[in-house]
Amino acid sequence: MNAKQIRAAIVGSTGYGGVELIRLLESHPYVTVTSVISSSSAGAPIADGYPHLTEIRTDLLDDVDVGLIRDKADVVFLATPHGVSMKLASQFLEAGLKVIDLSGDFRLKSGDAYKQWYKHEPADPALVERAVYGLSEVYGEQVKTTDFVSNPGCFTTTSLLGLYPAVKAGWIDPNSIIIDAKSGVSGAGRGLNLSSHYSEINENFKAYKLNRHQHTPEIEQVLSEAAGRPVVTTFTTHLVPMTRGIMATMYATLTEKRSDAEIVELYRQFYEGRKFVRVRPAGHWPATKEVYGTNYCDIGFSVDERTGRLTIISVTDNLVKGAAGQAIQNLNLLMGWDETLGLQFTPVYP
Ligand SMILES: NC(=O)C1=CN([C@@H]2O[C@H](COP(=O)(O)OP(=O)(O)OC[C@H]3O[C@@H](n4cnc5c(N)ncnc54)[C@H](OP(=O)(O)O)[C@@H]3O)[C@@H](O)[C@H]2O)C=CC1
Ligand SMILES: CC(=O)N[C@@H](CCC(=O)OP(=O)(O)O)C(=O)O
Repeated sequence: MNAKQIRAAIVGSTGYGGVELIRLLESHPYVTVTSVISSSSAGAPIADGYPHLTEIRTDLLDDVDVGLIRDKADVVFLATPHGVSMKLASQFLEAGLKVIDLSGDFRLKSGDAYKQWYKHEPADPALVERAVYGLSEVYGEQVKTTDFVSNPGCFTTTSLLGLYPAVKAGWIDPNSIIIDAKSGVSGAGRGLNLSSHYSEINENFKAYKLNRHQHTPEIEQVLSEAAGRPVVTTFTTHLVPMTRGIMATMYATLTEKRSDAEIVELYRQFYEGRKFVRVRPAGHWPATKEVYGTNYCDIGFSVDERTGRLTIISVTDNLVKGAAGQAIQNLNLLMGWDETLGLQFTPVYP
């Protein structure tokens, strides 16, 4: 066993985020998944619910038993719904494990904002304060120093990576930003509900949660930090009849006249050395299939000289850079490893 080898447990391993963690960690050189956990199917083989894992994972699902998991793992991923993660994180931290939470429970620093947008009592403020917000390309240095990461939302990651450099540089008016985002249906998780039912989504395209999406305050929190003043945005989400992928099409007013080439250069400099953000050349706009199954976020631009507005197109795979992939990238950072370990895939195409 390599000295760097660590053991990982996944709570919520029967969900889409959890099963994506399993897929990605299978090829991580330093991580072994030693416990896959379920609150509803403990004792059953995980391959019963996910036959694609036949002969890849023959182990049985463990119960959510902190004492057991403490003995089996060094790090725990919480791929659990909001409201659940806040109850589990403190127990695992107290047991001495590193915790990476994929839910929204620790992302918002304001408890009032959490209550307003999630319609749920917020987590313990001391724990919220302790959690480092894991937008890897922006807060990677803080992630390196923590044992508790709050992984960003999928729409949030896609939108912020596309907006952050221009807001930070003061090249766009942050209060003029409009984000028009579209997600594949796996973004809603594996649970059954009417809006992700095949007949409701196939050959259909619909907007949802207008002006009340829970990622709005998360986006505004980071953009306010980048701008150095309070920022509000218009953020609209849509469901697209595809399985994976998010595209955020974003519009903002330029504070000064800029060319496509200048914008590309600003972003290339900001993301220099960060392999998972691919800044496209002027006139080239990314599509979701070009990042499918990978941890890439691809970004393209168009300056409209007529209106003085900048259009930014940002795409990710919601289950990878939007969830499990970024969670592993954050594990790599907090362990002091190369952030790309276990995540170097070529997109599945076509
Ligand atoms: N899907 C996506 O693209 C993204 C999801 N996220 C976030 O990641 C988290 C997981 O999402 P996703 O995998 O899509 O959701 P799923 O609904 O697919 O899976 C969630 C899993 O949580 C487990 N769970 C539910 N209640 C409990 C409980 N009380 N204790 C322990 N486990 C519980 C369930 O497994 P079991 O019944 O077996 O315990 C379930 O399989 C959520 O917080 C989500 O918001 C974040 C970014 C993107
Ligand atoms: C398609 C779809 O339904 N997507 C989810 C986002 C999933 C996610 O990242 O949500 P959390 O902030 O709860 O982690 C939504 O719009 O609510």
